[in-house]
Amino acid sequence: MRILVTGGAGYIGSHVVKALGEQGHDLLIYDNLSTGHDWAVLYGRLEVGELADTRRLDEVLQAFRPEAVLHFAASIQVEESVREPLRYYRNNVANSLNLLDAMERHDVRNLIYSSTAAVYGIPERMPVDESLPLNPINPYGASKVMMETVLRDIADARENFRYIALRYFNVAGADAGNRIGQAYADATHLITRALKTANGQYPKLSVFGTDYPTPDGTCIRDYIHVDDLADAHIRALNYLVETGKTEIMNCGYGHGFSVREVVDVAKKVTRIDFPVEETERRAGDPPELIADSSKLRRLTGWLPRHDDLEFIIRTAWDWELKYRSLLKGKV
Ligand SMILES: NC(=O)c1ccc[n+]([C@@H]2O[C@H](COP(=O)([O-])OP(=O)(O)OC[C@H]3O[C@@H](n4cnc5c(N)ncnc54)[C@H](O)[C@@H]3O)[C@@H](O)[C@H]2O)c1
Ligand SMILES: O=c1ccn([C@@H]2O[C@H](COP(=O)(O)OP(=O)(O)O[C@H]3O[C@H](CO)[C@@H](O)[C@H](O)[C@H]3O)[C@@H](O)[C@H]2O)c(=O)[nH]1
Repeated sequence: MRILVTGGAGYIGSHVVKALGEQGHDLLIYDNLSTGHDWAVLYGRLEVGELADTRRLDEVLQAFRPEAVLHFAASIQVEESVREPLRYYRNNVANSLNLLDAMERHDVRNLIYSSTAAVYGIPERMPVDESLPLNPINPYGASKVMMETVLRDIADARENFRYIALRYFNVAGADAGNRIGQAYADATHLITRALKTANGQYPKLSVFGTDYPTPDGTCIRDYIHVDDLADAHIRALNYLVETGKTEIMNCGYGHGFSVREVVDVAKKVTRIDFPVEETERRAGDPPELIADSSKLRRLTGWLPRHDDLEFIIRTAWDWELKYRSLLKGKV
């Protein structure tokens, strides 16, 4: 298939591009490189472009004529979205509308959309299935709910438009071949932040809140390896093209780890007893998020291959060491 991948030079997009490329698809990656990297695009052609640039989008869709779009490009940090809501609504909503407009003009009918567990806010039961109400507690989650609403309405209005929204839980780990991984000079995600602390980039790791209603008082998350998530995209795309059915599916393993448990495994994998301090809660954090992904499994046959926190953190650590050398110009 000819597939346009927005945000394909970023962390998750680059792993999905790798998986699609291995299957021989014809790929065009559209990315402004604001947080992505040209070297992370292992397959296909990279077009450095901005979603706000509607003329450029038109030219690209006209020339490439994609049969499907995978839309990863977004701003992704929960805490930043609380401080800068307008920037989040502009990039995640207004710029996504530009893409959908262009897709309509060029009759592109299939879309895989990157949604998030943040749409659920503080869910009323665990694990979280797709039928639970959407009550985002930060602008990032709200921007994704808005886009899910827009997609639903377009699919209702246009008979030949269909999409799958994948709601990712906490994505972590890196390519087992150690070619790509999460590549930000600064880190906000727990696992990457812990590994950069082990590596000496930060003096200590903060544990945000120890008074949550969880067994050890710290937040619990469902960490999914990025290559398993990439496989979920391949399967979702096949399902979409074969059945023509619009769906929304959670992506996670169905069990979680507390912040303290993640820190313990990070220390074990790195063999470094890095300093940890317990601090106040971080704004916008729900106590627990665990996916019920039985729909994804049932409809697409997806099965996790890397459901092992130690493996996830080991691949992230191998990548972190390589990325540090890359930053220092040693690779
Ligand atoms: N990382 C997670 O744990 C997680 C969890 C749930 C959902 N998601 C979603 O997955 C998607 C990918 O996230 P990621 O972790 O790979 O983030 P990322 O920042 O690594 O990737 C985003 C990519 O989009 C590009 N981009 C951003 N704005 C753009 C614009 N206006 N025009 C063109 N390109 C633009 C960036 O340069 C980058 O390459 C996002 O939609 C995010 O909301 C991520
Ligand atoms: O230095 C740190 C960083 C994080 N945490 C905690 O670790 C947990 C996980 O935090 P983080 O890795 O930042 O991920 P989330 O805030 O859970 O959000 C991620 O996972 C969501 C889906 O669950 C996605 O929507 C978001 O895009 C993605 O950033 C939270 O309880 C944080 O408070 C710390 O204690 N110290």
